[in-house]
Amino acid sequence: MDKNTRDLEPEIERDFSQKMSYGSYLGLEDLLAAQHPVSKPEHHDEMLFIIQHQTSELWLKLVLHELRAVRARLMADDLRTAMKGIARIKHIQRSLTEQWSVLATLTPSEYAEFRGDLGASSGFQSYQYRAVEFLLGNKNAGMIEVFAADPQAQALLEELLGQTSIYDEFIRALHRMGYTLAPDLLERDVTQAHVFDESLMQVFRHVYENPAENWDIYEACEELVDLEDNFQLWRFRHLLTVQRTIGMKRGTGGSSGAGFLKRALDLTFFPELYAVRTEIGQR
Ligand code: HEM
Ligand SMILES: N[C@@H](CC(=O)c1ccccc1NC=O)C(=O)O
Repeated sequence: MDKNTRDLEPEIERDFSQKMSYGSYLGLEDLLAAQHPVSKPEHHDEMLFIIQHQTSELWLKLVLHELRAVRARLMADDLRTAMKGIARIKHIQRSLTEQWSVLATLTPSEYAEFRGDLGASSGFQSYQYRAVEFLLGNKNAGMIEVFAADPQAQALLEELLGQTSIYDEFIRALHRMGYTLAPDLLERDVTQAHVFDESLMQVFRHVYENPAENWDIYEACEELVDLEDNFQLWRFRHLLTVQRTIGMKRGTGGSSGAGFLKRALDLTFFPELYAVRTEIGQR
């Protein structure tokens, strides 16, 4: 190799006038033209702010795609392939949580220079984030109100509100496998958030006290705990980023800010899987 320069092999494709290229396959023309800073004069750090959110939304799109597949596989009693989907989601979550460190390079002084330009817009209006919460079982019809001006987002959330979550489907699969569960749980109103159920906790107690005989369920339970754990880590890193960037200021979306986000840490998707830890080995 001369001059630290790599020769292009003659067979390398060069003419894409009639062929699909990298950029056309990936829709890069649209993707890379979708950053529209609103600050005037344009603030250098607004690009970071926009791209951090856009990449998060892209990953959330994939999480939703995978969660829908996980739900379908649970409905078909295919626990093993459902867990494959959850394994992928866990990696995406780690990547999303890691990504907070990039935004943490935005100082409070820098953010204050363009925060006013964001108006009333806020992550609170992320319909994909809300869709993920719904698919995991934390339903809240009130959250849909902010999408009144976005019929497509509203329709998606209304649809998910009326459908079972992945946790509902896991519970129904357990029932089909012969585990005893309260009828109230199996026929619950799926438009409401899942709340703690004693019969489910007793099933998990049996599983956790006899892992060898219930191995697939035991493994699936631990995968779900990982998923919730990762979700809470994302929420916590968001809270920490908010505290270091805007302190105790109110949010642009109208909430009290850090206090409101702190209360999200008390929400739980799979309460029985945490409660069972207190019970194991206790008589
Ligand atoms: C400097 C960076 C950020 C600040 C200061 C911030 C601040 C806030 C605040 C104060 C809220 C509460 C709602 C409100 O009144 O506005 C909120 C909600 C939210 N933000 Fe952010 N945020 C930041 C970055 C992000 C990023 C990068 C995402 C990724 C998509 C995000 C997603 C969300 C979501 C999903 C909510 C709703 C949370 C819930 O309902 O519990 N935020 N944010
Ligand atoms: N709620 C933030 C603003 C904010 O972070 C934001 C603004 C527009 C689009 C997404 C955002 N991200 C998370 O809330 C604030 O109060 O500063």
